[in-house]
Amino acid sequence: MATSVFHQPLGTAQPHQHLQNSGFRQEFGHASVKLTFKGFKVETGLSRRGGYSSCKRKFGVIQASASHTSVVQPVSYPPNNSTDELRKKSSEAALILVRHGESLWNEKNLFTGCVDVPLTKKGVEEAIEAGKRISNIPVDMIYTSALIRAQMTAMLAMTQHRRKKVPIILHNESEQAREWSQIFSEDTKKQSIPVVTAWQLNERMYGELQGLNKQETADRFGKEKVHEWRRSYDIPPPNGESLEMCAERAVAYFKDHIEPQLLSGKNVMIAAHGNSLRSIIMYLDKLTSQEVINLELSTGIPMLYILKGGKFIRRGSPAGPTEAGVYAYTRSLALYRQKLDDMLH
Ligand SMILES: O=C(O)[C@@H](CO)OP(=O)(O)O
Repeated sequence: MATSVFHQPLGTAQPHQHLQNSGFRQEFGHASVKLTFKGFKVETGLSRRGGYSSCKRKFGVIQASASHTSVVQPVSYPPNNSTDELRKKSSEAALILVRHGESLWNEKNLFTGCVDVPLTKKGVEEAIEAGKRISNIPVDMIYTSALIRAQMTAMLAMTQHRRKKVPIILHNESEQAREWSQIFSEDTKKQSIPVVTAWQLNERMYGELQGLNKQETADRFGKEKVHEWRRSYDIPPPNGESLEMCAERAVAYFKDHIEPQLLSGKNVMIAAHGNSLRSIIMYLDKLTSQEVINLELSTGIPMLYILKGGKFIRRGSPAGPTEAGVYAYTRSLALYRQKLDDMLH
């Protein structure tokens, strides 16, 4: 049975079909290779100030309808199953979070928020480097914000992936967009990774600070005021979103759209922003509002989580494509890499 999340021809769609298929099984069929796992090593992609390390922390369900011609065929919660039941049944899945590479406004030290600014050359290189780091980790679905810097990062990262599937942006903004972007080959769909863009994953809206220089704003309003705007949990910048407000929409999107995919066994990459990702990490790591304000994410460093037994386990950042460490953690990741090696050699 096809397990693609891409559009199924009209009348053949089965919205919940891939609940039974893990991303790994989907990719390679049932594998039973036995591997020995050694210790692991990860680069500190994030740390908690006074917590994990002294490093500064540098990281409604799209409705599927059998009669609908949507390009995406996502997993949604089965009507009679609670999240808890799904969690119990869930297989293992990888979740990669990556903040976009350096943007032209990061470089100029300007408040960016929801202004749609592209990457710098350095940002492009960071995205490619991020891709090398995750090049052996399975990716079945990609979520990005609606902003180009996150989308560039996701696409550039995927140019490095060893599996060489093609990331394809889904266009669900209108019926025509859906119709006109359909793919009519099952084989081609299988060699593709759907990319869902969502404004809910956007950077927090910085209100009247957008476009202002961060240093000049601090000089004008005082360092403390600007720090409060930038790093408090519930104090919004003038006419903008606080981290709490950003978290409300980003985490709701994660729970409604992304978590069901992970619970169904799909491996997911999210390319987004400093503050939308801080919000999601707050949820995944169960950070308090005090803890999250000290969380800083660097540009272009991928962070890996494993969803296993219904729980998110933070793995840090894959230190590089040849690091044994990351793959030692779970059997499926090790098997996936082994299969890639077999396929490519
Ligand atoms: O300007 C922004 O949009 C963000 C991210 O670059 O800045 P801050 O570090 O204040 O969250």
